[in-house]
Amino acid sequence: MPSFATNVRHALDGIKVFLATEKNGKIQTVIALLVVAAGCWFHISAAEWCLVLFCMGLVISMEMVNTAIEKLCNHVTPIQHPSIKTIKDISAGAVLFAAIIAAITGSIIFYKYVIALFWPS
Ligand SMILES: Nc1ncnc2c1ncn2[C@@H]1O[C@H](COP(=O)(O)OP(=O)(O)OP(=O)(O)O)[C@@H](O)[C@H]1O
Repeated sequence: MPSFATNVRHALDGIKVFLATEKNGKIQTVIALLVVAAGCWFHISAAEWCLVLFCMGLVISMEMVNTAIEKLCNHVTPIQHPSIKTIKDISAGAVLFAAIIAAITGSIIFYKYVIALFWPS
């Protein structure tokens, strides 16, 4: 049975491959870093950090699972098939759903900081 350290190494390999090879992974990582920079700049509260970090983790994790499902589908069959279409579409839909929730959450959190920056009372 592989040790815990071995399992962690394999998981880190997965993260490395995802970040090195997936365009969407790179884009989402850049967005996540910009959001972290904005959070530091605006000194958002601890509760707001929790929500921001949760949403970032949710979107990137969903993208990683979506990538894994796409690769599995492509490995199983290169042929066009309605079932593969349904699987890939639902998987992509999960990423979109998480991204919309993250965008709404981010807007609610950062709205008041941006307003205060441009129109200080
Ligand atoms: N083998 C297939 N059979 C039927 N439909 C497919 C198949 N492969 C892809 N599709 C359709 O094409 C869409 C795009 O699939 P694709 O594998 O290119 O993923 P993608 O969304 O372009 O992601 P990425 O750009 O990360 O590869 C799927 O959501 C699905 O609707």
